[in-house]
Amino acid sequence: MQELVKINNLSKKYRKNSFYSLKDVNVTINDGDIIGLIGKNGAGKSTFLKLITKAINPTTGSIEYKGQNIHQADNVLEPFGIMIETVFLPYLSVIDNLNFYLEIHNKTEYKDNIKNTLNLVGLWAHRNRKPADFSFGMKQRVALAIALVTEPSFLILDEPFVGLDPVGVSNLIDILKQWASKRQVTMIISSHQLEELESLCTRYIFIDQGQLRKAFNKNVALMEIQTTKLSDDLIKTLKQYGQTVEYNAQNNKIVISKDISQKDLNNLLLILTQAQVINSISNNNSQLKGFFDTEKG
Ligand SMILES: Nc1ncnc2c1ncn2[C@@H]1O[C@H](COP(=O)(O)OP(=O)(O)OP(=O)(O)O)[C@@H](O)[C@H]1O
Repeated sequence: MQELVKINNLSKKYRKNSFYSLKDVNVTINDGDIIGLIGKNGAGKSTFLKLITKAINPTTGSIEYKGQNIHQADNVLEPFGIMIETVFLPYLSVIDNLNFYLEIHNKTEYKDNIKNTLNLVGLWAHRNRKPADFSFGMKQRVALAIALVTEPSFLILDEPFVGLDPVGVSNLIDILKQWASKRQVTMIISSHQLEELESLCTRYIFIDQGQLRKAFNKNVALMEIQTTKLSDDLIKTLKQYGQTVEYNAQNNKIVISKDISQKDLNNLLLILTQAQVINSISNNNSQLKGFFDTEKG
């Protein structure tokens, strides 16, 4: 996969703080990645997204988009669709907001997209109303329409599910899935709603106290095995299964990926059964929840 964004030793210390909100982050984002950005409150997620969208400058380090340092180049954000802070004007109608947005960004060639975009986010029927009178979820959808109207190939969404009811959340996921299925698009979505992220994302970036703790691909788990403490020999054996089998020594959990071959799966279960180390076997539905548990422990 082609490298799209390269983040090099990125750090940010806000002027009035004595601490770094982001410290020495190095990560690469590939074309087509749908990234879930996760981390506790205050971890640095919004800071990370604001740096990528040039809303703020790094203290040190750089962000390259297709090889260009975004903070040193002009017009580099052209292919970006951004939903970070409220960008619409509450007392202009929805349709006027979109027209206005396209005009001030010199992107009037996308005016023909307005109808389709508003249909996609379910706001076409409300196009002549003003967002000031909208519910929170409808306001979120106005912001999303603004992010999508220029058909961005790189979409950056900060907590898009916050404040939406379950129907709103599932509609938004459908919209994003539909969007991604129709075009080559890269997304970064920050959220605390792990289940929602898991239904969308192909990769995750976990930030903790301003540091990138882990960047990892979605590992579609087939099952999770709770074991007793494993011997070094058994741990060595597990390593032979490569990425399809992950063992966490902290909580004695083995996660088996869906990619494992039938032969390997049978072998592995036989070995574990003979060693009499299995406590329980379950379906592992949430890679992220398990990951947070591990981090706490
Ligand atoms: N403009 C600012 N000035 C000073 N400090 C800031 C500013 N913005 C964020 N911070 C601080 O930087 C740290 C990271 O904040 P950030 O908003 O990036 O976290 P977050 O992971 O997005 O949190 P949340 O999940 O609560 O939205 C926090 O300690 C926060 O107080």
